Amino acid sequence: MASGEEESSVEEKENNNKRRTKSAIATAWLTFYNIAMTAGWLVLAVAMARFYLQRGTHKGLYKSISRTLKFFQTFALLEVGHCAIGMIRTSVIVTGVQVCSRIFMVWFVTSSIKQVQNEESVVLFLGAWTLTEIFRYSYYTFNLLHHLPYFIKWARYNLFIVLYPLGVIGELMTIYAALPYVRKSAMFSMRLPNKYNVSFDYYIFLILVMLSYIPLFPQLFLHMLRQRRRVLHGEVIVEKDD
Ligand SMILES: CCCCCCCCCCCCC/C=C/C(=O)SCCNC(=O)CCNC(=O)[C@H](O)C(C)(C)COP(=O)(O)OP(=O)(O)OC[C@H]1O[C@@H](n2cnc3c(N)ncnc32)[C@H](O)[C@@H]1OP(=O)(O)O
Repeated sequence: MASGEEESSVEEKENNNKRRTKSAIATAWLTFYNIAMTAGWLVLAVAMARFYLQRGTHKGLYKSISRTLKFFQTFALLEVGHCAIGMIRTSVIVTGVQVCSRIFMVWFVTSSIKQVQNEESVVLFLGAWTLTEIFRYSYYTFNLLHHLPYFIKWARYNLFIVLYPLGVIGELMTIYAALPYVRKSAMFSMRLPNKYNVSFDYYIFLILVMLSYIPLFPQLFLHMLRQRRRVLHGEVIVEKDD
């Protein structure tokens, strides 16, 4: 074989080895990440169930689990990075909107406005999130380990049909319940005149966030329906690049 061909085949072998190493590292990281996230959301589920069984009320439940919830929901920001670097083949925008909406709810609504923490709507979205994430992350884990129980796949791509709307209702009701407190306290807001010559009204911002669910939520839900058809019915879905 000519030396030029030898060199190109050696280079090709080296590139293949690099790709295999990168893929092995990505698989190892994602397996660890998904196991950790499955465990985290299971811990949250058990903590919420125990709280309710011991106290017989949801009052104080959010406060009892907020630190764990903040940690694991904020850790999910990594998933935007997974998509952005190509480790995960899915929409960066859809993942970004999903994760940002959750982190916004946790940090800038429920944890920042103590008066809404005991609303039933908080239990509604927490329950929807927790059930969803337990099946989602365990689906990814078993998928990576190539031992995927059908029940996990079924749950991953069917429960969202009910849990997504329930979670959104819970989130919107919680934001709505927060509005009077935000208006009265003018929290996170800046009124003119000020040295920055900028005004910001968090009350109006929250109303805009609620309105943004109208165009954004259907996009996420339709994305999941496309994923469902692809995974459960083998449909070939061509996702537009973003
Ligand atoms: C500044 C203020 C901002 C406010 C913004 C407001 C916006 C409001 C609008 C939005 C409102 C949303 C509110 C949310 C409510 C809830 O969540 S309620 C609970 C129910 N929720 C759900 O069911 C959604 C849960 N979330 C998800 O499913 C994801 O986050 C998703 C991005 C929405 C969809 O996931 P996606 O990855 O796109 O689809 P999949 O089919 O699961 O995966 C595609 C492929 O990618 C692989 N993959 C993905 N992640 C991983 C991973 N961690 N590890 C390994 N592999 C992964 C997956 O295996 C698939 O691979 P292939 O099968 O080979 O294609």
